[in-house]
Amino acid sequence: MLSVRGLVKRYGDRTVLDGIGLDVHEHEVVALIGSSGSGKSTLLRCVNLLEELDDGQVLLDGVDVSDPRVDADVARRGMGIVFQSFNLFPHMSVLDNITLAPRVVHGVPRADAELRGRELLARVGLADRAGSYPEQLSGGQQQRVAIARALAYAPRLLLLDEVTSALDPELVGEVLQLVRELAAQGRTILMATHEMGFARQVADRVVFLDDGRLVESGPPEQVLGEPEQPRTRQFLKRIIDAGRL
Ligand SMILES: Nc1ncnc2c1ncn2[C@@H]1O[C@H](COP(=O)(O)OP(=O)(O)OP(=O)(O)O)[C@@H](O)[C@H]1O
Repeated sequence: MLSVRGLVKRYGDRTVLDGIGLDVHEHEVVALIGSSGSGKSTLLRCVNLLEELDDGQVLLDGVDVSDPRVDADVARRGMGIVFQSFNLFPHMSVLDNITLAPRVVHGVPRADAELRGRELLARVGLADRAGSYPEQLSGGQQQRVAIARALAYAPRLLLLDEVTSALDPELVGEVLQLVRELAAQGRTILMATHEMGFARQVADRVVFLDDGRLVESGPPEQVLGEPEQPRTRQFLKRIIDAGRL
């Protein structure tokens, strides 16, 4: 479904992604792991066409959506993205947060957008919070709203960027449980995560990035259990030493 080919991204003279090639198949859950600064978020932002590529391509269902002639807004409708810091509009109700883009950007009538918005809120376990404002919700609830918002266009691909990093530890579980449910429903997910245990449980494939390069990719039991590459082993040693595997 998603095919990233030879992706290069630079900031100034710093190469942040250096020739990334990655395929994500329909119904697959792929976890991106790697040290802070290895390029995980940048890769998700490039896939979502939030960044200009310096080289390479992003293909969605065989269509080169990174081609400048393709309307990025249309291409983006096939993908939902959730950021680590929720990015909800503080002055809008939960329901308005979810329905804003469908209504304003895509002209969906308010009644239809709200019907769909309420369905999505029910799906993330927040049916009774449609009229609440973000500040009235816990971080975990806000992140579940952000996930509902990302599902608004029934995206074929869900991009999750460290969706639990900004949460208090006791709120991490509820968001991971929601991601687990989405994975069990057969959604196609590409997610950056620091939660190794979660990656091991939920991902079909784990991809290790180091300094902008894709070093190793394979089933979680291989990459996290018997890594082939020395750099993956070093990374995992640090994780194990920190007690986070
Ligand atoms: N807008 C930007 N301008 C300049 N440099 C950037 C920008 N965004 C990211 N970078 C740099 O690109 C590199 C990769 O960053 P990125 O956020 O993709 O890493 P990451 O693996 O997601 O890290 P983390 O796990 O801490 O979120 C870092 O060195 C970062 O400082």
